[in-house]
Amino acid sequence: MSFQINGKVALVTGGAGGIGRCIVEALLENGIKGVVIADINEEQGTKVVSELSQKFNPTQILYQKTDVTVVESFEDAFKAAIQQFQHIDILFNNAGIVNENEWEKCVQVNLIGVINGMILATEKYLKDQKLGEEAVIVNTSSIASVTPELLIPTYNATKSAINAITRTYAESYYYNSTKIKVVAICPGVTETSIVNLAGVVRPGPDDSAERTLDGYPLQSPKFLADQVMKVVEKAPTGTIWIIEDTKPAYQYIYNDRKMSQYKV
Ligand SMILES: NC(=O)C1=CN([C@@H]2O[C@H](COP(=O)(O)OP(=O)(O)OC[C@H]3O[C@@H](n4cnc5c(N)ncnc54)[C@H](O)[C@@H]3O)[C@@H](O)[C@H]2O)C=CC1
Ligand SMILES: CCCCCC(=O)/C=C/C=C\C=C\C=C\[C@@H](O)[C@@H](O)CCCC(=O)O
Repeated sequence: MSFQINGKVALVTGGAGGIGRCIVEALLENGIKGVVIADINEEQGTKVVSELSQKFNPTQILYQKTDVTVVESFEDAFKAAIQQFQHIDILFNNAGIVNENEWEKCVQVNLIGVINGMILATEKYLKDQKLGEEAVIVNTSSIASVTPELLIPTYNATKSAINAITRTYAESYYYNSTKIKVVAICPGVTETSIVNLAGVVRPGPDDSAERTLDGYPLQSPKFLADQVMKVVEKAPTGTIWIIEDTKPAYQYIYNDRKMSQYKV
C-alpha cells in the first residue's frame, strides 16, 4: 500500500539545515498541507521560512525553535503542528551533528534526540493524531551506520543505533497498535555544512587514515530529498534505504544471524 504525502502534515527536525531544508521543499512540491521546521537554529529557521514563502503558500510553513535533546521542547513542536494544521502524519527525525571531540553532544543530538522523537510519535502524536490509516517516521541514519568510517566512531555508533530503533518500532508488536510505518535513510556524503569536518573528528592513532572526503562521491541534498519522497510513499516498514552517489535509493538487507557459518 502506498502512502500519500498530499494533504498530510509533517514535522522535520533539523529542517533549517541542508538535507532537512530540501526535505521540507520536496514535501511542499508533493502537496503537503503543512510542515513544521523544528530546528535549534532560529536565525536559519526564520530565513528558510521567508525563502520558501516566496515559492509556496506561507501558511503551509511554520518554524518552531526546537532542541530535540530536550523532550519538552520537542513536544512543543508536535503541539505547534496540531495547533496550526490539526493533525500530524509524518515525522522526519533528521537533526544530527558530527562532533567526536564533544562526543556526548553527538550522542545527545543523534541518538537521544531520535529516541525522544520515537517515543513522542509512537506513544502519542503520530499514533493518535494522524489523518489517515497510516503515519510515517523517517529516521536519518547514514552509510556510516553500516560501513564504519575512521575518525568518527561515536557518529558511526549513533547511526547504527538509529537503524536498530527503526527496525524495533517497525515490528508488528508496535505497528499493530500504532499504524506507523518506520523506515531509515542512509545518505552517502551529501553537500551540506556537516561535511566541513574541521575540528570535529578524532585525531586517530596515526596519520594513515584518509584526512579528507575528497575520495567520496558527493551528491546534492535536493537529489537526496527527491529520493526520500519515494521512500516515504513506497518503502515497507522496517526497511533501511541507502542513497549515495546520486543513484536511486536501494534497500540495505541485514543478514539473518542464524545463517552465520563461522564458529570459534
Ligand atoms: N551531509 C551528509 O553527508 C550526511 C548527513 N547525514 C545526516 O543527515 C542529517 C542532516 O544533516 P545535514 O543536513 O547534512 O547537516 P546540517 O548541519 O546542514 O543540518 C543539520 C541541522 O540540524 C540542526 N540541529 C542540530 N542540533 C539540533 C538540535 N539539538 N535540535 C534541533 N535541531 C538541531 C542544525 O541547526 C541544522 O539546521 C543528520 O542527521 C546527518 O547525520 C547522513 C549522512 C550523510
Ligand atoms: C565518509 C562519511 C560517510 C557518512 C556521511 C555522514 O553521515 C556524515 C559524514 C560526515 C562526515 C564524515 C567524515 C568522515 C571522515 C573520516 O573517514 C575521515 O577520513 C575524514 C577526516 C577528515 C579530517 O581529518 O579533517
